[in-house]
Amino acid sequence: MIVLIWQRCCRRRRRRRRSRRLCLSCAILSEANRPASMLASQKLASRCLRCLVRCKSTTSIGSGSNSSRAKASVVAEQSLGIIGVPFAKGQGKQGVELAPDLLRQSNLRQVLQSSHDGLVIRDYGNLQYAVDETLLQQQRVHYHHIRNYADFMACNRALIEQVKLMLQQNSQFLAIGGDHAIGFGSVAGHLQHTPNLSLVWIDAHADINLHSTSQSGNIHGMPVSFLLEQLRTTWQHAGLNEIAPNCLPKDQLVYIGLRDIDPYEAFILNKFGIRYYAMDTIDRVGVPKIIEMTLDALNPQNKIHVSFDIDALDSNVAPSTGTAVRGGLTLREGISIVEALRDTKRVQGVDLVEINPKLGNERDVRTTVESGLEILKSMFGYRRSGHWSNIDTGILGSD
Ligand SMILES: NC(=[NH2+])NCCC[C@H](N)C(=O)O
Repeated sequence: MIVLIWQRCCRRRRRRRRSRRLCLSCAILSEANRPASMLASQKLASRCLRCLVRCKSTTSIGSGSNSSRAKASVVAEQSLGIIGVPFAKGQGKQGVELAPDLLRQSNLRQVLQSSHDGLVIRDYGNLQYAVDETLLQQQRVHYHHIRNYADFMACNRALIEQVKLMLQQNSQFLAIGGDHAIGFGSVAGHLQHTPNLSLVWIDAHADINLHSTSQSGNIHGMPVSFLLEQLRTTWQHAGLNEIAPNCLPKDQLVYIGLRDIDPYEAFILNKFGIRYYAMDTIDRVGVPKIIEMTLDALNPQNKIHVSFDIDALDSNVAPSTGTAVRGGLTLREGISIVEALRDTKRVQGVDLVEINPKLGNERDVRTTVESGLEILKSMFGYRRSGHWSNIDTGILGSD
């Protein structure tokens, strides 16, 4: 008995000692306030017991290197960059720009961290952008009939660069909208970093309108049309080849949850044979089959981008959103879908968009935010079936 206690004690002490050694990401991200000299002398472990990740690169940050150089050279295996994109000009309702900060205040970071204790999280704050004269000119001459084209382009141009940066520094990224217009920049930036990409667009809407087909003039109903090669010519004055040279192949796009498709969108989807699982198909075959068909359609070598519009969920679990449509996915169905995608271990980029805290009452807002957090939690590691890591497995004694 005494020997057993002594052994357990030693094990704990050893663990505590080791946990003081940090991987480069933890040293930089969690101890950001330390003076650079201390950072440089930080003893680095090849396996960090704080975040339980093995660094792909354990480049030394000694020899007087500054921390920003060290930062750029490291990608922890399970690290997540988060960017808030408070863009609301893709549609007409104020409030969707408040979602990134509201999710942060609702403990986004803690929720993600507690669902996956190996995850190293870095929050890059909220995206800023500036509109320039060229974009205003494009808007005046070619796209005056759709709303806020110049802002849309300026924001997405900045987002493309931000996504590329986050993927240089992290293994995954999360973009929090804002409205779904940001789906263009998020996926386009992802495609520039990882040209072999598959996209799963989970939404009540197809968001594949062209400027010539949109009935609302709202650009949050158009982002997908900027991404597909076959539709590029319809945006010939937008300079897409310069800002977003890589396109998404139409067979690597799958929609889930659609139930409000405009006539021209239905025409486009069918003309190009784009796979979409609308709610009627989901009702008919069930979520497990939808997941199976989705995974079968995606190239298994590709990384995956999941663009999740909160309005994919039924309005009883996500009431605070600008274009709610009844009869959507239950929260359980939404969770099952993102769990299955996560289990591929290929998800590299995620968007969560269209939460609008100015719509509905306090309870509606809370319900919507909580649903969003549940989706993200499962997306980034939480298992309903339970799991263990970073615990004292000697607790039951050795046999
Ligand atoms: N991401 C969204 N909530 N999109 C809604 C789009 C609605 C409609 N199809 C439109 O183009 O205006």
